[in-house]
Amino acid sequence: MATAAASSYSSTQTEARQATQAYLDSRLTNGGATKSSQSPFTVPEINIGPSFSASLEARTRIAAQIREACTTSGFFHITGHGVPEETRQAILALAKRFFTGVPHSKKEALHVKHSKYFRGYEPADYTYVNPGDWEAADAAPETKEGFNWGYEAGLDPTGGDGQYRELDGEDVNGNSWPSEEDVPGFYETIKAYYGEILSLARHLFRLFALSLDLPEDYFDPMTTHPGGIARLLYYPASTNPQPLNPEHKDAEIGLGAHSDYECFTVLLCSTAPGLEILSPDDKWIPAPAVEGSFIINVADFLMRWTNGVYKSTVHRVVNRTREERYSVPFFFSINYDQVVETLPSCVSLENPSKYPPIKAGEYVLERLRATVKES
Ligand SMILES: O=C(O)CCC(=O)C(=O)O
Ligand SMILES: [Fe+2]
Repeated sequence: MATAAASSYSSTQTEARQATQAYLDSRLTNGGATKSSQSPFTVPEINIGPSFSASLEARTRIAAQIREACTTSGFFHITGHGVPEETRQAILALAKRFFTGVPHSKKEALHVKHSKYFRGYEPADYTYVNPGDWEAADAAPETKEGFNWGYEAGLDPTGGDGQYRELDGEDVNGNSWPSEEDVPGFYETIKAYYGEILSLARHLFRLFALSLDLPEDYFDPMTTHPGGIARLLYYPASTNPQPLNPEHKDAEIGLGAHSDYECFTVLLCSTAPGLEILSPDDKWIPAPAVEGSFIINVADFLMRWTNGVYKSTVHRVVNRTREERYSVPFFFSINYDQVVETLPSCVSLENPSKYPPIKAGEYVLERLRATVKES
């Protein structure tokens, strides 16, 4: 396979940490890596409904829209995705029930500090997605709370291929769940939602393959037991809502400025706005609301894999409302044991590969480790 290069693989963990922090810093200090882009900043809405048809021509047309979004803002909305509204509402309602209804002691028992894969409950002010933030004297604590879980075969509508390994290659199930007694219906609600989103992500990835001038099934063998961390997130209502600040620092920050780590993210949000995206000319742009949509954004691993052709764009969350905000991001990765080198359609004599081969799980694990102060 063109992307497998196990023999030439070398550990690039330090490189991953340094390169991503440098990228983030460059975007946040007015020397933005994508600053020269002339494209107007938009978060387009793409109706992917026709991509479920048998017409390759229809799928190729949607793929072209995806390419346009991925090479400019790195963000787009999808509608026509086929995920039932009741499944979407059920997971948001579960998030509300978990964060506001479950006693603190029960949540603490599931604390991510007990998990080497960062699974479980994350209280406010525990992780910082922008590692630079906790070193800054004027750092604002992150107000979000989270509950994190990852892929397991029982959540995969295909049943998986039995080959799933954790981020570090271990043959274990890294997830931990609240008991049925403490949060009735928790696992079933997660399973229904996760199954829908995993299938949607695999479908989208076929469109991504077309969008990159690759055969439509190019990624399929790499997503048979894929990494797929997901989170329930809770952003408390603001007690002192402030309008969007054109400067980068805000007194109250839900989730600090960051780019995501994996291939792409499928994001579901409750009604309160809050997601803000850094435009190429260094302005925070509130993500537009599109009813019934998911927001899709390119993440760093795919940016790297595409040699920088697809943009992983910096974003953050600030709840500027008196309404609680909930969201459910799903971070789609390929099989964690897969080593990749730059996609063949993204290298040329003029644009040679900028990146050495890398193993998916190790890259993601290193990025996760970098978010905890104590590490
Ligand atoms: O909550 C949101 O809207 C975005 C969450 C996010 O960016 C993340 O978890 O990486
Ligand atoms: Fe994110």
